[in-house]
Amino acid sequence: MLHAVNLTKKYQENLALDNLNLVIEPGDIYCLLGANGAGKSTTINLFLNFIAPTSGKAVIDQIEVSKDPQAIKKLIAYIPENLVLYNELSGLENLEYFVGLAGMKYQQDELVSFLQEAGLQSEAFKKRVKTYSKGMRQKIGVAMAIAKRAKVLLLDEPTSGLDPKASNEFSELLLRLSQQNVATLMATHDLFRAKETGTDIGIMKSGKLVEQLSTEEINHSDLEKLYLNHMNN
Ligand SMILES: Nc1ncnc2c1ncn2[C@@H]1O[C@H](COP(=O)(O)OP(=O)(O)OP(=O)(O)O)[C@@H](O)[C@H]1O
Repeated sequence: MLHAVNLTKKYQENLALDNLNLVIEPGDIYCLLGANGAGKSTTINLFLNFIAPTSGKAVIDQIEVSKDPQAIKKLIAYIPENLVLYNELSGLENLEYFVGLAGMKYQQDELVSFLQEAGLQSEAFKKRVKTYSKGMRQKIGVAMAIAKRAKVLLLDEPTSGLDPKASNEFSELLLRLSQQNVATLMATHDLFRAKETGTDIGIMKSGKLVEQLSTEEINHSDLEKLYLNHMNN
């Protein structure tokens, strides 16, 4: 579903992403780990077509991202670290607005069912988003992905700053979407969640993917050792 083919991004002399090759299948939850500046956001931003590759290509559902960004937009949902929502509108109104922007129209009861599916408590649906916790805001992002029937979820540190319960709830939502065959690519610093929730892990260093493994192959402690080993060498 997601392919990076010799994907490279250079800023002047800085190789932010160096010849990345990656395959993410429907249902996979691929977690990108790596220190600050390793190239995780660059990878996500290339799949989002926020930036153009210097060479190579990002491909989603067999469409090269930079060649047909409009088609790609329909396939993907993006949840950044801090989702931009209208604070004066309710969660339900935000969902209606953004889903409308994406060219879809739903009845109120359908929008409500998306919020329910995303795990937002019903008392919050009509409250202004400015009263929401970060975890609740992220659930609006998940509801948008559900409403869009996105095939691909791109996440850039979506759980940073979430408390463990909210983070756990978010992981459960990702697992549910994975069961519906959504392919997820997530940049994260959370080794624990990556191991718990991810199907695959990629460790990045200085723009290079230096390690790829299935989460089934490794336990928490060995993953931490492997990660630190890469960071220290
Ligand atoms: N717009 C830009 N202009 C110049 N250099 C950039 C730009 N965006 C990113 N970089 C550089 O590209 C490299 C990779 O950055 P990137 O943001 O992808 O790292 P990251 O792994 O997401 O880090 P973090 O964990 O801090 O989010 C870094 O050296 C960064 O300074």
